[in-house]
Amino acid sequence: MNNFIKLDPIYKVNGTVSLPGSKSISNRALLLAAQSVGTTRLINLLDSDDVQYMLNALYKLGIQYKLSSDRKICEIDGIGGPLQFQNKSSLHPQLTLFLGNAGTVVRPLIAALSIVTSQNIMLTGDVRMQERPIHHLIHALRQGGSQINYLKKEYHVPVCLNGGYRGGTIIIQGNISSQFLSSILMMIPLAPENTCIKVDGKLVSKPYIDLTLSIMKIFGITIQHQDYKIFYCEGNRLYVSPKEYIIEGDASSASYFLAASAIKGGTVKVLGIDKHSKQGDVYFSDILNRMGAFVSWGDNYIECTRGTTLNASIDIDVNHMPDAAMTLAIIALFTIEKKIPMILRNIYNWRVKESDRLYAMATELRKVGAKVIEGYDYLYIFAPQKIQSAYINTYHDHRIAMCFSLIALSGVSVIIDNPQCICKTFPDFFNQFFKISNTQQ
Ligand SMILES: O=C(O)C1=C[C@@H](OP(=O)(O)O)[C@@H](O)[C@H](O)C1
Ligand SMILES: C=C(OP(=O)(O)O)C(=O)O
Repeated sequence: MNNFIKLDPIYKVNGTVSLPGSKSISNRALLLAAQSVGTTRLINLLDSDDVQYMLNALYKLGIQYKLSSDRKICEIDGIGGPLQFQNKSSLHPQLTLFLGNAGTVVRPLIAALSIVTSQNIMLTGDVRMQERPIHHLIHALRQGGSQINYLKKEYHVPVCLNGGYRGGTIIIQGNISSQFLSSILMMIPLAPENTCIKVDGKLVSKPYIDLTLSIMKIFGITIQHQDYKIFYCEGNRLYVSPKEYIIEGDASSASYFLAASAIKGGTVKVLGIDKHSKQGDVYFSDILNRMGAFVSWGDNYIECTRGTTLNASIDIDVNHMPDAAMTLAIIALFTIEKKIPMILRNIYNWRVKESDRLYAMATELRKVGAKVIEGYDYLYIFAPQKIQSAYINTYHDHRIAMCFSLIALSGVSVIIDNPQCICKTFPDFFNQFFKISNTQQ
């Protein structure tokens, strides 16, 4: 059976999209609510694979929650302390947590389950997750006393967790994934002793650290830091439920719709994020503005309309928005300036996400006619005179499927392989995309 979706040429876009809840916020909020004192009602929870992995894991760890029939409201009873699993035998892992390819579940749960001893939990993921890095996280946790063993391949999941984290001064590398630091930050208030984290080297994807700190604050814990280099937190504290918490729309998911209007004309409004959003990817719309699109903000929405021209030949460091930056790579194809490339810099960590995104994006962009130079941590993208129809391989990567759907705005059709991969973060993506698309000439 064929497993692809064909998108016909789209001649106009127009309309309003209600964004699904943010993946990054949903998984952080679930984890903190589960460990809080009190019950939390989470509103606008994302219903997608990555969040389901967190929910399944919490269930297996004995956390009680109720989901509404549309799965967007979750009432979760906190246990008022660190997650734990009561083990009967220390000989074999008693609990196995399979967490797919969800970075925002695997990394935070490794840290969260590193406090309480004698647990013997095996934590693992799918084939790709078994290739994605975790060693900086494990190395830092071990400095604080965690007992963690690699079960298959050094530096990767599966791992066996036996608790043991106490606190102290720990050093963590920041240059591969901010999720390592976020995971430790969320865990340390519940550790028995105080922790001082020193970040070694450059810290990537910084806005996600701000996101972590702001959600921790909503659950009652404030952490001080010195310019993201040193973080200090007292141990033996408690998260306190805010009772109710409304999860913002997903700013990375918004990028596909805002880009569609910047490319094609018509006006698209995304509901669920605005200027006050906590997610770094909201600044994607500032870049659209810089390229010539008209962007306006209001209470709980961003709206975008194409300007007279779209000049996407920009040279930009996008380390602070690794996910939305993939959408920029597609916008590059639609620039009026064909001789000057779009240059996306400082994106080495694209290589260690759902796919090797530097390789995958370069390969698929070439299929539609672009000339692409793939560097170690950058891409040069020269727009083709005319975009070509192509069969796009998606490498099990939801963002490749979603951003290459925008090719249909060029007046040619596009075929997207394995379209179900969007379920990682946005199962309703194609329906929402068709809703704003007009295929009548
Ligand atoms: O903390 C988070 O919620 C995320 C951080 C980013 O990863 P890196 O920090 O690995 O770049 C981002 O790409 C991912 O989708 C979500
Ligand atoms: C990098 C991503 O996911 P993960 O949370 O698995 O790292 C992503 O959603 O683009």
